[in-house]
Amino acid sequence: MMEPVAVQLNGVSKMRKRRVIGPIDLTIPEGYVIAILGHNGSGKSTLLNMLQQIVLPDSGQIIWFGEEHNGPLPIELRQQIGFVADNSGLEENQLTAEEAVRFRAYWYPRWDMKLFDQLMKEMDVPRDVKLIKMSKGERRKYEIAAALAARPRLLLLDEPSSGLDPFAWKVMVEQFRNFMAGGDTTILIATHIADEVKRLADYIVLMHRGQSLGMAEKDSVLDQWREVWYEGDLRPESIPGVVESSIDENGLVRIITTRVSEAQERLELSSNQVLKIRNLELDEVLAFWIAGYAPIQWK
Ligand SMILES: Nc1ncnc2c1ncn2[C@@H]1O[C@H](COP(=O)(O)OP(=O)(O)OP(=O)(O)O)[C@@H](O)[C@H]1O
Repeated sequence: MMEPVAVQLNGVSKMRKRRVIGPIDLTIPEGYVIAILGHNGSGKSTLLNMLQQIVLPDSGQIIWFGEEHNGPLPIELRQQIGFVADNSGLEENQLTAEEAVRFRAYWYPRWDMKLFDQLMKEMDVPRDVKLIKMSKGERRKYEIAAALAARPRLLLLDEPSSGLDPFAWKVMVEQFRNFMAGGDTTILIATHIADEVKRLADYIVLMHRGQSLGMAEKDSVLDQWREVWYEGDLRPESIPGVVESSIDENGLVRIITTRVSEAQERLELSSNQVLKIRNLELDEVLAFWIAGYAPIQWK
């Protein structure tokens, strides 16, 4: 079945001094949360910036909701794209939250003041302090509340958890979930902390050294990988889906497999005893993905 597409990238690339970003081919489905994961400098911010044409690609094609644009985006489209940058902009620094959102309410046709009020209250952000005087975390909460209140069709968040304490981030994740339940927004979250988006993301895009290693469904990614310990004489190489193995001094064998049910079957058939099975953490899976063991990809 064809799902509606929010953004499509075809061979998009950008030359940077130290590395080339791309060419990136990606199809972002509409109405989901997509985590863009990757180490520092892997190209996440550049990708988000190209999605708003703040950074113009050197080559390739980007299509937003079926429209192609080369160069700055038209106002009607910019009004549908929300962005929270890694560093807050300067324009609103001297304003209080109260004052700043009056401008935003004017600029965004779908502005939802009720939602803004509710988010600010729930996250306990002061409204009468100049934005420049806010703590890093308060400022970040304001930026995210204001981005959500614009009710964008596409929301781009660059390291949204930075500056937030773990509790605040947990509250924020709940807010994102509530928000997603009520609409058709597509959210792209760029982060290097896999754990933080684990509960939030529907899909994962992995960036590495400027390249996109593809996009996969989070649940299926986590589902494929298991660490298994067994006792017996079966050689790890003969077990389905094994990507890593070791044997300790007592003869206990540890394998990591992407095909756990077949592996288990094989072990049982040859009377080897499985002692323990563990799911891999997301960042462990990402390390294997980077090493070339790509999961089954979306599309
Ligand atoms: N404005 C710029 N001019 C020149 N090079 C840049 C610019 N912005 C980024 N780069 C380079 O492009 C590469 C990708 O950077 P980018 O900021 O997109 O990565 P990132 O994944 O967002 O990293 P981080 O997690 O550190 O924010 C890096 O090598 C960086 O040095």
